Amino acid sequence: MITFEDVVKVYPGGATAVDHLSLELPTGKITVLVGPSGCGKTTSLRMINRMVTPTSGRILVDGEDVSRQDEARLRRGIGYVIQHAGLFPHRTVLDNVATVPVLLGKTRREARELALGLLERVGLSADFAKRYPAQLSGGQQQRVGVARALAADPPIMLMDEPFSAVDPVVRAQLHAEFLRLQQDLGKTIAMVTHDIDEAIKLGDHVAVFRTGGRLAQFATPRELLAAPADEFVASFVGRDRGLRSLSFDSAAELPVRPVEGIELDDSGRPLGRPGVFTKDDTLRVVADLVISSPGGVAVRVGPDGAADGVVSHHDLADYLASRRS
Ligand SMILES: Nc1ncnc2c1ncn2[C@@H]1O[C@H](COP(=O)(O)OP(=O)(O)OP(=O)(O)O)[C@@H](O)[C@H]1O
Repeated sequence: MITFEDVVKVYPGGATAVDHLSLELPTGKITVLVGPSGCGKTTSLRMINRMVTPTSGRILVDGEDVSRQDEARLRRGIGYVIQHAGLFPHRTVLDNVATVPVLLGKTRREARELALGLLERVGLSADFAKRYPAQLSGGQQQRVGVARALAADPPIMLMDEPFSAVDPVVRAQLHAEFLRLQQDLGKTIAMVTHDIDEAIKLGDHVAVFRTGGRLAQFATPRELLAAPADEFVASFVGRDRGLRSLSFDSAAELPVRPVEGIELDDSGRPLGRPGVFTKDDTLRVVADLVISSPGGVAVRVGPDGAADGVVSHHDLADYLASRRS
């Protein structure tokens, strides 16, 4: 766990960058720090690994004050990933990842084997290992940056806008891969972004900052959408939060009607292309289907693809209303 205890940072000659921040980032979870430009997100992140020193207050990692720890030892346990990956331009991809393990005492051979394995985990085949960073796309460079940060197997990862330098399609891919990786690794992650959608998608918890370095709300994405603490958070979170909050609700309990009026093939699969969903989908998927399908209905299918129920937009509205009461 990473704990901020009443932390203040005032830069020399500057305004207050972080104002009395108290926050707990749970072990093994992703906590996203989000807010408008200049609200102190990066400063907060960098105080964790002592790249920035607080003016007052304390930061603890697993109960130990970071300011009392040996700086080199502290940083070995904390991976750091930044926007544009920050790779060494004159080293190959493989050596970018293998450098830290060598510094930690592994032989070159061990380090290279480890690096190859990590590159594979972030979705880069061995073909990329011999290239130089400039010969990679932005998204590939970000992957190398993540592999490099993981090379020392640190329990904590600090990530500063790690996915912002790539286009939306690549970003969505990186998000999915990142969440899959984190499911396996269970690192304690602090991530900075200015993108609330990214925060809601990736965060187990989200800390919303307001200008002046003050914490506006610390909550799960679901709570943030359902109950923003004030006007600032509500407007920062955005307008369609009711619809977006449905993406945290499973469609498993949604009642369905018997299948009628839908053309099926011999195996009971819907013919044509009606909107179909499964019990594993979210209510947001169902809402989108009933809104966009011409007949205003969505068809639920089982694991074999056979239709086992239909839902109209009235059914969905009734279900949402019944949950509220
Ligand atoms: N080294 C520094 N010296 C003086 N002021 C600084 C320094 N670094 C940051 N600041 C100021 O501290 C405040 C917080 O900056 P910080 O980079 O932490 O914000 P941020 O939320 O990460 O912003 P962004 O999203 O734009 O990166 C800003 O007003 C910034 O100008």
